[in-house]
Amino acid sequence: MNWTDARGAEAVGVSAPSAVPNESAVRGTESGMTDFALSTGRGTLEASGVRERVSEGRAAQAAAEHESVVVGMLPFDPEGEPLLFVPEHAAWTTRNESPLPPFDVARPTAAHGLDSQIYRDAVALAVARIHEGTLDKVVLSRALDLCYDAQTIDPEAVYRNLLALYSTAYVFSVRNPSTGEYVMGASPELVVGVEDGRCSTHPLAGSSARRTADGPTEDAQAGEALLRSAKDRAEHATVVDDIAARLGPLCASLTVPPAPTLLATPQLWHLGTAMSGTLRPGVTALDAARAVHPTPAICGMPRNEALDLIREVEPYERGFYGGLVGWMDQHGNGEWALNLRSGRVGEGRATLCAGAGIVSGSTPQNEHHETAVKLSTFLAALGLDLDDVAAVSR
Ligand SMILES: C=C(O[C@@H]1C=C(C(=O)O)C=C[C@H]1O)C(=O)O
Repeated sequence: MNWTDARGAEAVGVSAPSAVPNESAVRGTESGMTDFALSTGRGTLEASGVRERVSEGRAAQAAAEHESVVVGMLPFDPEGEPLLFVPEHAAWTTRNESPLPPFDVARPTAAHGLDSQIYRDAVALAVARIHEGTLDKVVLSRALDLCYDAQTIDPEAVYRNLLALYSTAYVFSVRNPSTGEYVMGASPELVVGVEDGRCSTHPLAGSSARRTADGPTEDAQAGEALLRSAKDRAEHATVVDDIAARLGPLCASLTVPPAPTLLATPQLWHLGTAMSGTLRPGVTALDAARAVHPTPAICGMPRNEALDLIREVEPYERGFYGGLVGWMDQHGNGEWALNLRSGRVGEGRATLCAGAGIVSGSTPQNEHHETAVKLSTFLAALGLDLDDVAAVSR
């Protein structure tokens, strides 16, 4: 298994959709970065300028009127405000998968949140609530703040490192006009992909750290152990069942494999289930994404109880972390990936978030460790590992 499997097979190698104006140059912002970039199996979609900011309800119509795409992000919170727009310029380019040298990113001068007792306490509380029978699963996350000397962090270098390090992930960079920050990441998880009415989704849930440093046998054994873990299989089934129940009514047919398979990122093993189907006429990629988001892979089960617990115990706003990032064209084709393994990069600061699914068998220490491993995905693009962060932690 490798990370290439993170995408539905039908999404790989599909030529660039013709509905997008195929302009050779994408106008960058002052920093040289485009406002929106997303690399998928189809290539890299780069977009800049805002022709029209759109609501979710108007997205499909706006794409049709402008004969273009709608791009952007949905926040984690289903009641939060999306950032969706028809760009002035948009173009698909071939994804550059050739290895690039790492781009230098300045080192942080301080870090906050690498070790979080608040997180461990929240996990313990969640496990207690699960035992009380209030809910089955909740995904709890935490944030790591890195502080830099003013203006030394270069978002473009971080983005290029993400592309170089994670050549088959959903690598994204979106400028948030309200904050001026770039929301960036390398997500392994496709929430919805639509191509000519064919729909795919590849939820991940159930994780363990890779053991590549210990050798290929140890690493493979760690993956096999995850595949056999009753705790992780149950956690995973919760996600698949919920997505099937929510996506099913939008589909004429939906195939759900009976068991998950392993999916590897450079840092983690995951359980994943690649589901595919045919959408009912008129259902768009954004409709399908909205129907399933936030899935129990990022929220919990039942959804409302999990949302209440997240709002109660997480000491920060997730914002776009745990939300969706993607695009849709006038025909309803599109791809929406989960905003994970990501961070916000702004002047003098980078804030990374990571979460883990808490179920009956979870322990605070293990989930804290799992979130640290997940944080290391984005840290690598900053030229850092967990030890580097520990050295400047306050
Ligand atoms: C919440 C995150 O990851 C999610 C949670 C997973 C899990 O709990 O096993 C696995 C993949 C993602 O769906 C994250 O990376 O921040």
